Parts: sequence; C-alpha cells; structure tokens
Amino acid sequence: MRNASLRFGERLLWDGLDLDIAAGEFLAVLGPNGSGKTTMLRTLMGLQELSGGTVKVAGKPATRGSRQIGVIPQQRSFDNNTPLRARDLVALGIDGHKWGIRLGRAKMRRRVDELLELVGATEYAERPIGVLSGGEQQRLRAAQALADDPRLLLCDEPLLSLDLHHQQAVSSLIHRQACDHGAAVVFVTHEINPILQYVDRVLYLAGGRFHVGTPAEVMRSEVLSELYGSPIEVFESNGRIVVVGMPETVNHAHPQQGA
Ligand SMILES: Nc1ncnc2c1ncn2[C@@H]1O[C@H](COP(=O)(O)OP(=O)(O)OP(=O)(O)O)[C@@H](O)[C@H]1O
Repeated sequence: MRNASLRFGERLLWDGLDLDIAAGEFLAVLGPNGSGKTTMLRTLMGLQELSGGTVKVAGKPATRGSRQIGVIPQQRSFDNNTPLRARDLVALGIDGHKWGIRLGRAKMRRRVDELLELVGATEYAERPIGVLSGGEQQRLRAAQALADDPRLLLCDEPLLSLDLHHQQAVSSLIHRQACDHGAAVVFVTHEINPILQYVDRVLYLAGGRFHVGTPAEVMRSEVLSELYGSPIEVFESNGRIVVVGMPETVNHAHPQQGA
C-alpha cells in the first residue's frame, strides 16, 4: 500500500499508510470496532476502492476474485438449510484447473480430506454445514481459505468462537502457511495473545491514526495512549500482553496522519 487513505464522508479511517507485507510475513491488524480493519482487507481483495494512494498484490493492482488470495471472512452463520456438506464447502476453495490440467475427482477428494484433517473436521465432513456449531463452521472456512495454497492469506478474526485447542490449531495452521509456503498473512484480531508467538509486525489502527512495528514497538503504553488519545497502560505478564484503561469510544473527530 502506498500513501493509502480511506474515508467515508467526513470520517477518515486512515491516511498516508505505506505498508509492504513480505512473503512469509505474519502481520496482525489490531484496533477498536470501526477503525477500518475489515475495510483494509476489502481494499486488498479489490472490493473497496481507496480514497487516495495505491494498493498492489503481488505487483498488480488489487482485483476481486484473485485466486492468489485466500480469505477467512468474519464469522457469519450459515442458514440451517444451506444445501452443502462440510466437505463441499472446503472443495469450493479448490480451483480444479489451477495448473492447467483438471484435477481428477480422486485427487480433489484426497486434497479435501487432507484439509479436513488439518482443521480437525474429518468427523463432521459429511454433515450439512447449517447444523454445525459456529466453531465447527469456522474451521471449515480456514480449510477453504488454505485450499489453493494462497500467496496472500487474509484472516478476519478467524479465531472467534473457537475453543482454546482449536484456536491454537488454526493459528498454527495459518502460521505454517506463512513460514512453510511463503504466504503473506494479514490477521485481523481483537486479541493478540493467542497469536503473539507468530506475529512479525502489528498494524494498529485507531481514531484515524495508525502505528506499524514489531509487537514490542507497538504494544507500549506511550504508543497506545497516543493512538487512543487517553492514558493506557500496557504491561507483560507471563508472556502475555495486558492492556488496561482502553476507552469505550475513540474520538474520530480530529484525525491526524499516522506515525
Ligand atoms: N461502504 C461504506 N460506506 C460507509 N461507511 C462504511 C463503509 N464500509 C465501512 N464503513 C464504515 O467504516 C468503519 C470501519 O468499518 P470496518 O468494518 O472496517 O471496521 P473494523 O475495524 O473491522 O471493526 P470491527 O472491529 O467492529 O469488526 C465503520 O464505521 C463502518 O461503518
């Protein structure tokens, strides 16, 4: 992203954002509700035009429908009557023609089985998705996003409604896509601790401003106090980051350029 800005009417979400996300890098995007985290993912998917500046993915302007991008969208439940089985949802992520030759049915099935196993969904592979729990559906979305070995993996609060065990399993799977397959990962979250060990850099958005850096550079009292415009304490306890004094609302009235 180069000099990227996004505004809706009077409301500035961010301005002057220069950001390179390298292959194999794990970037966490944090910020309060409405700070523009999902909208940023939408610009990378070519679904939201910037108000200013440019956004490129793998050297080309971001376009919708790119098979180079895998997406774990923000969670919404499937309707009870959705006529798909768990395995069908995962199969939808596979481009049967990816290497020019159509993948045979047996190969497709093997790949789907492998993905189902990776997210611990083998047991419910044949069940209709509408009857699965939120966490079970979420694990299928993760499998679908990884199906085509994406270069860029966009995750919008992918750990929501997962129990601790599956939070660890899914975040480690996403991390492997970065370190073993060289994908760039953009991971939107409200809670950095479950992924702290994987995060290379943090982009923190708040009140029309932003700050980018390593977790140690960004998750500091001075930085968050400045972003929120009110005193915030950040400290470490048992390897976890604890933030105290987060305001309930963030003032968007006088946005300034980010640091
Ligand atoms: N097309 C649009 N037109 C007008 N306003 C929009 C549009 N899209 C998003 N917004 C506004 O931009 C702001 C940022 O939305 P976004 O969904 O990116 O926030 P977020 O940081 O992902 O929040 P949350 O943590 O609640 O998911 C919101 O106030 C939203 O209402």
